Amino acid sequence: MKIIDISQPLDTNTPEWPGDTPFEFNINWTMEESLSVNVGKMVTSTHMGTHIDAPFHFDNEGKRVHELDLELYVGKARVIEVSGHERIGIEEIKDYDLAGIERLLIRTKSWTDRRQFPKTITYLQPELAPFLADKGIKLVGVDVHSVDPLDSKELYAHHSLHQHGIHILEGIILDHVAPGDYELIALPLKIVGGDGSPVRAILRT
Ligand SMILES: Nc1ccccc1C(=O)C[C@H](N)C(=O)O
Ligand SMILES: [Zn+2]
Ligand SMILES: [Zn+2]
Repeated sequence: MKIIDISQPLDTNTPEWPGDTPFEFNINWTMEESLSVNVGKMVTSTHMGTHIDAPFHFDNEGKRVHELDLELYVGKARVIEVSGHERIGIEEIKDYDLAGIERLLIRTKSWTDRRQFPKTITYLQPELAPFLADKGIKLVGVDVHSVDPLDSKELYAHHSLHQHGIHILEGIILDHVAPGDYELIALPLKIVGGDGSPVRAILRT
């Protein structure tokens, strides 16, 4: 069994969503000061790096992080590559075998310079949600900051996925992962009332 880390490192270079809180970490209480331990402090947006969206992120009535079903984030997942497209709809995905899987991770390869927030990304079309739900998919993960276009205010894909019972994992790194089947573990922190949470996402072979 091998563990493949598919998480972004969190440091001051991790690009935040434009206008959102940047990631900060420092040793706030040093060994010299406390005389026993180093104690860090971090400040972050909940949508930093590799993270999950709780439905409350885009729907005031939606579930918050502490209410999410953890089964979503642990279990068999299929990695597919769907690259070179401006957006992914049914046309782009219909030829993949998606039968019997609950978690689908899509490698779009559309975010290449990891030091910068991208200008554009490959996004999902809302029509994908009923199509994927029909196959039994409950979680979709993408290697970009959003399932919608970066300038979208309507967030059609977020809403459509939510309406079809599909949860969202964003900002995974799949460059080094061969398409295929794995076990995914990407658990959110138990942030009470949270709208999202960073996760340590891994795949096991
Ligand atoms: N942090 C933000 C600040 C302002 C506006 C959007 C975001 C987002 O995070 C949207 C993105 N689709 C996300 O879920 O991560
Ligand atoms: Zn998010
Ligand atoms: Zn999102």
